[in-house]
Amino acid sequence: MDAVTASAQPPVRLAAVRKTYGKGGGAVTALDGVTVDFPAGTFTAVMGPSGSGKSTLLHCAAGLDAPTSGEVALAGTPLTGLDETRLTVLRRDRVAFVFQSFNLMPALNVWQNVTLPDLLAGRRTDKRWATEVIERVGLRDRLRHRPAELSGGQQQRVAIARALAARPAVTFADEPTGALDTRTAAEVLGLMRHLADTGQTIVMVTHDPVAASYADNVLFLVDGRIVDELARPRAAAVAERLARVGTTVEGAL
Ligand SMILES: Nc1ncnc2c1ncn2[C@@H]1O[C@H](COP(=O)(O)OP(=O)(O)OP(=O)(O)O)[C@@H](O)[C@H]1O
Repeated sequence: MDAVTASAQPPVRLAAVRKTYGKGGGAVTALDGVTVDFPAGTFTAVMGPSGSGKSTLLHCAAGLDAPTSGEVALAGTPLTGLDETRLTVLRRDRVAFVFQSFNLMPALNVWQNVTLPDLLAGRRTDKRWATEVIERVGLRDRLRHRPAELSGGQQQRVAIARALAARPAVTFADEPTGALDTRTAAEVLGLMRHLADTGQTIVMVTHDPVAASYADNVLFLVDGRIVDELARPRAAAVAERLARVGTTVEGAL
């Protein structure tokens, strides 16, 4: 596919994606036919009750997990049938992921963890931008610390800085602000909002209506299906819609 055709495609497209874990009577359907595009320069929040398939959606969309059926395409390239090497290169060049479990390298300090994706991809680090991102997540005085010397919230911030410093086309973030205090969470969400405004695509799972209010659009997932959407969300409207789709904000926490 040539560059013009590829750029006309959304950065992420899911078509009729189903994901089933296990077989027979014990099988669990985590995603039940999800079709959605995540266009360039948009920030989407994914919400829903515990077990509704939010993390599975992110993992399938990022090519970290293969759907049982249906299709995922990144920048117009269908992931089905790609060999592991091409899939790894596509993910490395286009996608960043903020996991709930941080996935930091224990032997590396903050600066080394944040710039590791550039090293792995053979890219030159934009040191000014990496420094700004680290500063905005409040870790400027922790550059030489290793993960074991940081609190859980600080480790989460390193994982966020690592994802954002590489300026990937798409960032997937699973509860990125769950372990953060209100002020740092607002800083991180503001940074993600800024990145979407400059053309990046952000997809974030959250239980927090305030966090979701930074997004352009909220998708509500129940039992593996998108049951509702809310554009230009305000926190109160998100909370009200969450309650309507079969959960309460408290119940989702
Ligand atoms: N590896 C797995 N093996 C078996 N079942 C799984 C696996 N991963 C997820 N599931 C099941 O798939 C369903 C969706 O899980 P998922 O983690 O996507 O939900 P979630 O909405 O992200 O939940 P939470 O908000 O609690 O993190 C759940 O019923 C879960 O038990």
